[in-house]
Amino acid sequence: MNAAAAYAPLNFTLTGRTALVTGAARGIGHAIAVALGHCGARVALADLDPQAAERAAELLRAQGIEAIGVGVDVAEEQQVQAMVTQVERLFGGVDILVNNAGIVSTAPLLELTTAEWNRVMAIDLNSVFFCVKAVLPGMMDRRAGRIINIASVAGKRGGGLLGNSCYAAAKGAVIALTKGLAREAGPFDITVNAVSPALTDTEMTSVLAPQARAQVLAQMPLGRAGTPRDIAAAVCFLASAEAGFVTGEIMDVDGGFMRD
Ligand SMILES: NC(=O)C1=CN([C@@H]2O[C@H](COP(=O)(O)OP(=O)(O)OC[C@H]3O[C@@H](n4cnc5c(N)ncnc54)[C@H](O)[C@@H]3O)[C@@H](O)[C@H]2O)C=CC1
Ligand SMILES: CC(C)c1ccc(C(=O)O)c(O)c1O
Repeated sequence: MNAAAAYAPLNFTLTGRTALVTGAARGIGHAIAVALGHCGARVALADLDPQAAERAAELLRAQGIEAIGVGVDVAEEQQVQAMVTQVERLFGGVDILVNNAGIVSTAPLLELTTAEWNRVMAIDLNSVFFCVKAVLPGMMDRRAGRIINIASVAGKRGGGLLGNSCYAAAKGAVIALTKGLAREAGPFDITVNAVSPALTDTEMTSVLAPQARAQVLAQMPLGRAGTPRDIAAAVCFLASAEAGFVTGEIMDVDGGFMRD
């Protein structure tokens, strides 16, 4: 490395980049969209309810961020393709894809219907396949891109603590997919990583019984739940040019939950 490069300040800005965040109307996805926007990216906020997505985008525009809302059911491949086409038309090619949309299931396996199993797999896992399939060709043509999947400690541990083996199976598969895709996309200078949160305060976890919440918190050395902003900060790092040598990584952002 020459002296100029060695002393150049680190640059985490995303100016000129287009980011697509799924499940961005609220919670972790919304915080990620805001944070990427504050780093300079144009942001497409995708969510199931088009009006909620548009309201969320309006909140970003009020902060001076270039943003659009897009309605999509990420479990539907054709809708995902249409979403990417719309984003590309308005904002140009997707440089940063954040696969965040997800649902949780807490039913013990024997109480789970096949329909619920299929719905969790469709939204938490198939969606990642559909979104990647829609953006990857453009990233490969441009020989650049960042794909960041939101996994879960449940996908690493196998769930169980909260009786959610189905959710854990979907997130475990997202982790494996992240590693496999990193190998496939690496030769095109595209990185593929995951952020793996533990208990984070959002609508998803607001339904947790106080006892279950306390049980999880007791295993977190930092002794508090995560905030959506905690997760967004890790995503911004992985989306930046400075993370160009990080791929196939499953980054725990979990208050120490996964420490041995
Ligand atoms: N909150 C937590 O403690 C943790 C969350 N996660 C993961 O983080 C991600 C975000 O979770 P939260 O913000 O907590 O959830 P949330 O329930 O607060 O927000 C999820 C968003 O995804 C959207 N969404 C759901 N199904 C969709 C579909 N079919 N198509 C498009 N959008 C859809 C919802 O409308 C909502 O806006 C999820 O993948 C979740 O599994 C992982 C570990 C911990
Ligand atoms: C992230 C959520 C609240 C969480 C935390 C811990 C486990 C587990 O260890 O079983 C889960 O399954 C979770 O969904």
